[in-house]
Amino acid sequence: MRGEPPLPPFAAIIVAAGKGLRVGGELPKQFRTWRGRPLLSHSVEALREAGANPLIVVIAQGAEDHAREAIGACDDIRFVIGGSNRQDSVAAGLTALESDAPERVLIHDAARPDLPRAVIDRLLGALGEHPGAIPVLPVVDSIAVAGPRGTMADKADRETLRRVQTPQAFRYEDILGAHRAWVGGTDAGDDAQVLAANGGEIALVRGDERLKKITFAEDLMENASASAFRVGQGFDVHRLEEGEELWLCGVKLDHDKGLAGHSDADVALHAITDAVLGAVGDGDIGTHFPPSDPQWAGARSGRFLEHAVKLASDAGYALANIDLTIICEAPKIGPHRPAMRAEVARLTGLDESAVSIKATTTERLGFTGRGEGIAAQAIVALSREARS
Ligand SMILES: Nc1ccn([C@@H]2O[C@H](COP(=O)(O)OP(=O)(O)OP(=O)(O)O)[C@@H](O)[C@H]2O)c(=O)n1
Ligand SMILES: C[C@](O)(CO)[C@H](O)COP(=O)(O)O
Repeated sequence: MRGEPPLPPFAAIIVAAGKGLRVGGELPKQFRTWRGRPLLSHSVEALREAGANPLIVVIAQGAEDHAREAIGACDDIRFVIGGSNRQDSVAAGLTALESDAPERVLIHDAARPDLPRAVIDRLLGALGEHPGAIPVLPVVDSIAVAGPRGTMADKADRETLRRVQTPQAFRYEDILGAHRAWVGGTDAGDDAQVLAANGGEIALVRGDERLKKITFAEDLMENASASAFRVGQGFDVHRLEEGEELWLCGVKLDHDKGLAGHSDADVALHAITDAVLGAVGDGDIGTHFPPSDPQWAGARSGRFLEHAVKLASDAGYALANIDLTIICEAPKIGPHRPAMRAEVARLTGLDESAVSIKATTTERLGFTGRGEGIAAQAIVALSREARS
C-alpha cells in the first residue's frame, strides 16, 4: 500500500475485452508492454492498492491465459467474458457483481494504465451527492465541427466542453438499472451517458492528464513524441555440435559442426532480433517465441526477426541500420558476408548499405576460441516512422 487512508468499500470493473485495432499488432494492447510490464497490470495494481473489492476484469473469450500472465498472482480477481463492444463488456461486469450487490462501483478502461489514487478519492467523494461521477479535463484547443467533405461545418464552444476519462464511479444499483434500461440503440460513448439517459445526474470531478487512453501504437511508447530515435542491443550464444546445421544470418554454411538450439539456432539473427525488441522495449526473443513452445522447434530464425521488425513498425518505428559482430574462430565469415548481408537486408527491408556484418575471433581464448560455440552481438538504430 502507498500509505493513503482507507477508502469506503467499493467494487471495480476493468474492461479489457477490446481488440486494440487502432494500436494494431497480434496481441491486444491490454497485454502489451507499457513502462516495462503489461498494460492491464497497471490498472489492476492501482485499483487493488486503493482497496477495490471485488475486482472484476472483463476479457475476451479465449484471453484467460494472456490475462493471467499479464496480472500474475490473481486469486483475488474475477475474470468475466465481455461482449462485442465496450458497453456490452461493462454490462457483463455489472451482472457479475449482482450477488455482491456493492454500494459503489468504479468502471475503468484497461487502456488507461496510469491511474492516480487522488482521482479515485475525488470520484468516490462525489458519490455522496450524486449517483454518478466522472473525471474530466478542459478542452484547450479550439474546436471545429467537421463537415461531410472534409471542410469545417461549424465551431463549438470549448468552454462548455470537457474531455471524459475513466474510471467512472457509480452507485451500483443505479448504473446496473441504467444499463438494463438502455434503449439508446447505438453504443453509448461511456457509462456516464448510459446513466444520464436513465435520468441520473453525473458529477464532473477533476481528471488527470496521466489518465490518457492508450489508443494508437505510439501511445504505447513512453515519451514517444519526444523520441525520434531508439537504440537497442542484442547478444546471443549457441553451442557448436557435430551433426547440426550451421545457419548464420539466414544463410546455411558448410562446416564440420553446426549450432544447436530449439530453433535453427541462428545466433546472428537472434542477436539482431533481441536488439530490435530492446529498442522498442518489447521483451526479448524468448518472450515472443518461448523455447518451451513446440511450434518453434527447428523454426527459421528469419521469422523471429521479421516479427520483431513488425512490432517495431506497429510501435511507430522503422529500422535505420544494423551493426552485427559474429564472434568465432571458424568458419571464416568474410566469404559469406555478401550473402548474409543480402539476406538480413531482405528480412528487415533495409538497404544493404545499412546492414553491417563484422566478424572477430577471441584469439583462441574462451569458449569461442576453443570452437565450442559461436557468439553474436548486434546494435540497431530505429527512427520514428512518419504517420499521416
Ligand atoms: N468489446 C470491447 C471493446 C472495448 N473494451 C475495452 O474498453 C476500453 C476502451 O476501448 P478502446 O480503447 O477503444 O479499446 P479497443 O476497443 O480495444 O480499441 P480499438 O477501438 O482500437 O479496437 C479498453 O480497455 C477495451 O479493452 C472491452 O472491454 N470490450
Ligand atoms: C470510456 C472512454 O474511455 C471515455 O473517454 C471512451 O469513451 C472510450 O472510447 P473508445 O472509442 O472505446 O476508445
